[in-house]
Amino acid sequence: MTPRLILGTRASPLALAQARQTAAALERAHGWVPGSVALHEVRTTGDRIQDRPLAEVGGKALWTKELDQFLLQGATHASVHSMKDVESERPEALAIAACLPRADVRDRLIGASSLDSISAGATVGTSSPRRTAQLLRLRPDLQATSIRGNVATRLNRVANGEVAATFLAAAGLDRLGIDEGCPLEPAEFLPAPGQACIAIECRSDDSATRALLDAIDHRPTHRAVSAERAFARAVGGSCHSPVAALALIEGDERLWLRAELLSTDGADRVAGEVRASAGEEEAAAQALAAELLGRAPTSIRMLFAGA
Ligand SMILES: NCc1[nH]cc(CCC(=O)O)c1CC(=O)O
Repeated sequence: MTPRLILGTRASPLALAQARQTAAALERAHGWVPGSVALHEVRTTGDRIQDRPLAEVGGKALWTKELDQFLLQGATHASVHSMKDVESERPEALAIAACLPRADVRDRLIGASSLDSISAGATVGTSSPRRTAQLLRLRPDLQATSIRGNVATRLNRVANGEVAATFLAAAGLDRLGIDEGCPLEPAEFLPAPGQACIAIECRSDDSATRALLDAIDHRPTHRAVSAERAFARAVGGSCHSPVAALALIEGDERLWLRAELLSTDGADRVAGEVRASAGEEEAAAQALAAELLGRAPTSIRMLFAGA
C-alpha cells in the first residue's frame, strides 16, 4: 500500500510510541485504514552521542537536525517530536502544524516518595540543567550526576543503586505504560517548556500536509506550548540554561503562564506569572521574560542572552 503520509521519527521506544499515536490520530481523523501512515525512523545526533551530557556536546538541534533534513529533502511529509526537545528558534522553512492533546505535564521522582525523603547527601541522576537547579534549590545537600539514555536505562540506574533517584516526565512514562514514580506538582517543580506535548512539524510551504495535520491539532495545547516557547525564545537561553515554563488555559479561555529561571546550582531563582487573552500571549510571554531577566541576579542573567 502506498502510504498517504510518511512521518519521520526517532527510533527510541518513546519516540516510536509517540509516532504511532500520531499515525493513529491521523488515520482516525481522515478515515484512512490502519497502516495508511508510514513511519520513517531517523537516528539523530542526540541518539548517537550517549556517553556525554548533551549540554556539554553543545550545538543546537541535536534531536531535530537529521529529521529536518529528511523533511526538507521531501523524504518525509512531517516529523514527530517531543516538543520539549525542539529548539525554540526553528528554521523559517518548517512549521509546527499540529500539537496532540497534552498529557500529564508533571515530572515524576523515581526512587523516593518525595524530594524530602531522599537520604541526605545522596546522588540523584539527571542531565537536565533545569531539574538539577530545581533539585538543588530544594535540597542543596544532594549531589546531581549526569545520566543519559532512554527511559528504561534511566530506570535501571535507580533500580541497581547507581543513583538514589532520578526524574522522568510523567508523559513519557505514561506513553510507555510504566506506572512508576511520584508526581511532583508544578508549584514546586515547574516543568520544561513544551513538556508532555507531541508536536508535528512539516514544511511551511506544504499546504496539503498542513491541511491534513490541522485536523489533529489540539488548539488549547498548541496555544499553551506556543506561549511557553515564546518565553524560552525571549529569555534566549541555551541547553545550559535552567528554565521552566508552564501555560494552562483557564475556564475563561485566558492563558495563565508561569515561568522561572534559576542559577546553575539552584541558589538563585526568579519566578513570575502572567495572564493573557487570545492574541496577546506572545507579547505577555515576552513581557514576563523581560521582567524576570530584569530582576535576575548576575548568576542567572549570565546564563541567558535575552536581556
Ligand atoms: N529529554 C528527553 C525527553 N523528551 C521528552 C520526554 C518526555 C515526554 C514529553 O515530555 O513529552 C523526555 C524524557 C523525560 O524527560 O523524562
